[in-house]
Parts: sequence; C-alpha cells; structure tokens
Amino acid sequence: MDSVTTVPVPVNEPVRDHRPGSPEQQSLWAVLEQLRTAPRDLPARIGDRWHLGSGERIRVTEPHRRASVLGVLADSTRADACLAVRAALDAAHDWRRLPYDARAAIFLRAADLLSGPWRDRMNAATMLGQGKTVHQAEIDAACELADFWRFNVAFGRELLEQQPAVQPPGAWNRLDHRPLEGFVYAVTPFNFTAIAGNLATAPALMGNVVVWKPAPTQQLSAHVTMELLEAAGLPPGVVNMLPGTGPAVSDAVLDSPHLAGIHFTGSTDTFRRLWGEVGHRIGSYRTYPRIVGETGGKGFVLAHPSADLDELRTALLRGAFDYQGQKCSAASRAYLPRSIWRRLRDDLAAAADALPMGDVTDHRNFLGAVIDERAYRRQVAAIAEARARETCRVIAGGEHDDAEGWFVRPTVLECDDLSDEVFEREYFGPILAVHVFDDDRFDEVAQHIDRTSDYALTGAVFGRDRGALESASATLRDAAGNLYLNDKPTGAVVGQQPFGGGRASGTNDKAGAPSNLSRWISSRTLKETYAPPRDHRYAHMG
Ligand SMILES: NC(=O)c1ccc[n+]([C@@H]2O[C@H](COP(=O)([O-])OP(=O)(O)OC[C@H]3O[C@@H](n4cnc5c(N)ncnc54)[C@H](O)[C@@H]3O)[C@@H](O)[C@H]2O)c1
Ligand SMILES: N[C@@H](CCC=O)C(=O)O
Repeated sequence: MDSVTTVPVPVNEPVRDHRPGSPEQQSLWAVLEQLRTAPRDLPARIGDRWHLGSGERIRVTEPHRRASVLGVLADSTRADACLAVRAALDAAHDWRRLPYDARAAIFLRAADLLSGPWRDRMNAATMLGQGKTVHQAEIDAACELADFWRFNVAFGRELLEQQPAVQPPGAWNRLDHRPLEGFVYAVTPFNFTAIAGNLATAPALMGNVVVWKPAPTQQLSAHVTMELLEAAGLPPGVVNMLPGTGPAVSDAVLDSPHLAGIHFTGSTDTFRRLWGEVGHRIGSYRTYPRIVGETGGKGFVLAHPSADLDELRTALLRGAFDYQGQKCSAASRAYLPRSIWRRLRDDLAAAADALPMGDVTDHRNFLGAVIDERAYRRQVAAIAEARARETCRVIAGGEHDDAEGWFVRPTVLECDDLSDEVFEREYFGPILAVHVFDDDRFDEVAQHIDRTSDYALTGAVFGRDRGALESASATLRDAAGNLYLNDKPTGAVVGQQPFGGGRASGTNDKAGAPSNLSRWISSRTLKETYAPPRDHRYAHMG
C-alpha cells in the first residue's frame, strides 16, 4: 500500500483488580485449574515446526509447590540452534520486505488478543510458572506486554518518519531505515513475561528475524507467548524459540557470521559473558552486532527527615517484597534518618512479618516463593552471613522453608557498616538492607550511595523538603537510570517511565522506547540529485 497512514495512538492497558468474587477472578481461576492438571510438553519452535529435541529434559514446576510439574522442555542443543538460525535466515527475505504497517498489524492484533481472550491463559501461566500473585501477573503478563506491543508500533513509526532536516534546491535527501542484516539473538530472564515477549518482538517489528532463548523457569508463559504470536499471524521463522539453559545455543548462535544483534535482559554476569564471547569472535561477523542488555540492580531508597512515614513504609514494603523482591528494580537497600527510623522501625518490622506468603493461587497472599533452588540457596546464605556479622541485625523475617516450595520470609536487615556487602550485592530476593544515619548527614549519604554499588538501575528519594529532593536528585544523577521521587522504585509503565539503567545495570537503551527500537535498524542515506554538474572544474580555478 502506498498511502501514508497513521498508526493508532497507544493507551496503557487498564489493570484489572481481580477482587474476590469478581467475574475476572472466576474466569482466571478456571484456567489456573486447567494448567495445573494438565502438564504439557514445552517444545522449541523452529520455523513452522514444534520440536521437542533430544536434549536433557528439564521440568517446569510451581515455585510455591515444588512437586507440581507444569511441563517438560528439552534443553536445546547446538544442532537445534543451527536449525533455528537457518529458519530465521530463510524467513528474513519475505519479512523484511513486508510493509511496516503489515508487521505492525500483527503486533497490534497480538496485543488485542492478549488483553482479551488470551489474558487468562497468559496470567495463569505466569502465576503458576513464575510464582506471581494475580496482581503481579496482571501488571506484567497482561498489561505490560500489551503495552509494549502497542507503544512499540507508535515508536517504530516515529523512527521511520525521521528524515533529513534539510532539502536544498536540486536534490532530495532521504533515509531508508533498514532492518539489520542477519538475525537478532534474544536472551530473556525468568521474572517478567512482558520483558521476554518484548525482547523477542521489538527487533521483529522493525523487520528483523529472531532466535529467542527464554529462561527455563519462564518456559510455560514463553510457550503461551509463542502460540499467541502465531495466532496473531506472525509468519513461521520470524521468531524461533529455543527452550533451555543457553550455553549450547550460544555456542552455535554466536558462531554464526550472521549474528546482527543481541537483545538481552538478565544478570550482569551472563551479559558480560555473552559480550566477551562476541568480542572474541568480532572479526568473524558480517556486521558489528548491536548489543543491548538490561542487567542487574541494587535499587535504593533514600529518605529525608521530612519524609511522610506512611508513604515511606508502603513504598519499602511494596518496593522490596512485591514478587518476592525478584525485580531488578526492587528496593533492596534503604538509607533512613535516625528520627524517621525511631518511629518507623517497629511498624515496618511488624508489617513485614505480617505479610501473608504462600501459594499464589490463594488470593489472600501478598507474596509467593522465590523462583528455584538456586535463588532459595542464595537468600538463605545471604541471611546467614548477615546474621553472623556483629554489625547486622535481622529485624524482620529471616526464616525460610523449602518443604513445599522455595519460601523465604520477607527479611529486613539493619546494618551499621555503610560498606557492608548487603548494600552492594544483588540477592534478587525478599531481603531489604537498612542503614540508619544521623539526620544531618543526608547529603553525605547521598554521595555515598552514588559511590557504593556497581549498579545504577533504580532509586527513590522520599521527602517533603523540595530542596532536599533537588539536591539528592542532582547528586544521584548517574546512580539510577530510573529515579523516583516520593514513589517506590518498581513498577515502571511503558510509555510513562522508559526503563533501564547504566553502569553495571546495562546499556540503558530503555525498553519500550524509541531509543531501543533505533538499535534494530540500520539506516541508509539516499541523496538524489536532479541536475548533476557536468564539468569537474571549480569556480576558484578561474
Ligand atoms: N535491568 C532490567 O531491565 C532487568 C529486568 C529483569 C531482570 N533483570 C536482571 O535479571 C537477573 C535475573 O534474571 P535471571 O535469573 O533469568 O538472569 P540470568 O542471567 O541467570 O539468565 C538470563 C537468561 O540468560 C540465559 N543464559 C545464561 N547463560 C547463558 C548462556 N551462556 N547463553 C545463553 N543464555 C544464557 C538464562 O537461561 C536466561 O534465559 C537479575 O540480575 C535481574 O536484575 C534485569
Ligand atoms: N520494569 C520493572 C522491572 C523489571 C525488572 O525486573 C519495574 O519497573 O519494576
């Protein structure tokens, strides 16, 4: 179609509140039961084939009910990965020639299917497989993923419309925003269904083909995402999904001369490893691979003596313990003035100890279990090590129990030493470390936060004193890619708070923003001259 169209103006998907007894709660609960009673194979998707390979079998279980098996995947092998790369490259020719509107329509349809008939399935898969309560699943798997698909379409169109500012007489300058040559490798984390879906599809919207390696613990909702994309009309081979642990897939994928980009979210260590492997092979690629990665965090909350106590306590509880603290954005360290701490300590500890924890399908629970045994052991070790230090006290939680599921109680540690590892290391679980400072040291503590951790993802400053907010915001300018004033550091919304951080937290290309999509195009400049010169001599030559 030659017409210049407009794309729909995106609007954030409304969050349903799933009150007990509501129709939305009843329809979701029916789907939860179905998924629980029927464990399934979770095969790879390579071109137009669902393929359960020969790799080692990995069970996907409910974190809060370890014995409940939701499905089984086969760890993808090097051979599977070679097939997926081939399938992607075979699909590239037709996909990159499809007009933008035709590609966009597929993702807009996917968003509508997700917010309508597929909503319950996606929410249920995310609740059971990743251990999210209904609210945490709803804001992620339904709303954020639909938002990514709708907003990206508008952002992608904005990018394609970017054209040279100057058109002198006698010539026409144009930009042709091409997809990358080759394929993009999307490697995605367990904790957000939306992030996984976005990493695999944002490059595809811009005309690229993709090999997608989800985290094994996210495979149930990744499987539903793949089925949904196909129901929306995504042609075979545009996104090829390889379940499993990753190293064998990376061996093949990073060896391909056609690797054009990596779209990663996960831990800093994994990202650095992948970047290093690309670096070693850099001479073997046809083009320099674009490397985009959003990685770990150590979200801070800094309070000024003027902060409101109830607002601060709520932000700490939600920021630190929503989804068991398994958000890269989680509030995992708090710096609180002594005058506030005197009034907050007991309430915060009591409220944390009272948070109901258990099976996420019991709607009364605030939180569930951590994702797997590795995460459980990491929390248990961190708590034990903190207990052993004289300068740290466990003031809430600290208990854990893996009999039924990987349960760790919301834990608040009060630690005196500003350089304690609890203020630096990412545990990625329900542990909040608190440092209490003398009220007149607010500015000094802000400077300390800026120097403390390698990460720079999220942070929050609480206070009613405008001057204090401004000075902390200035001091902490590079300490967080997302800084919140009088709000918790989690829960960024697509189109409202573009998300990502710097330093060890990533390349800060801001998921769900035009800057991210710009990484998946490679622009060609066209200059057409209507009446080119016919004599090579310049005027100054006389
Ligand atoms: N900054 C952000 O936007 C953001 C968002 C979500 C999660 N995270 C971070 O992600 C981490 C938690 O997620 P995770 O536990 O899934 O991270 P992870 O690094 O363990 O795994 C991420 C992905 O990498 C895969 N992987 C590991 N080694 C690989 C290899 N050699 N080749 C290919 N794939 C490989 C995993 O299977 C998974 O799919 C935390 O550090 C968290 O802060 C960051
Ligand atoms: N974008 C999410 C965090 C994603 C990381 O896990 C938030 O803002 O809470």
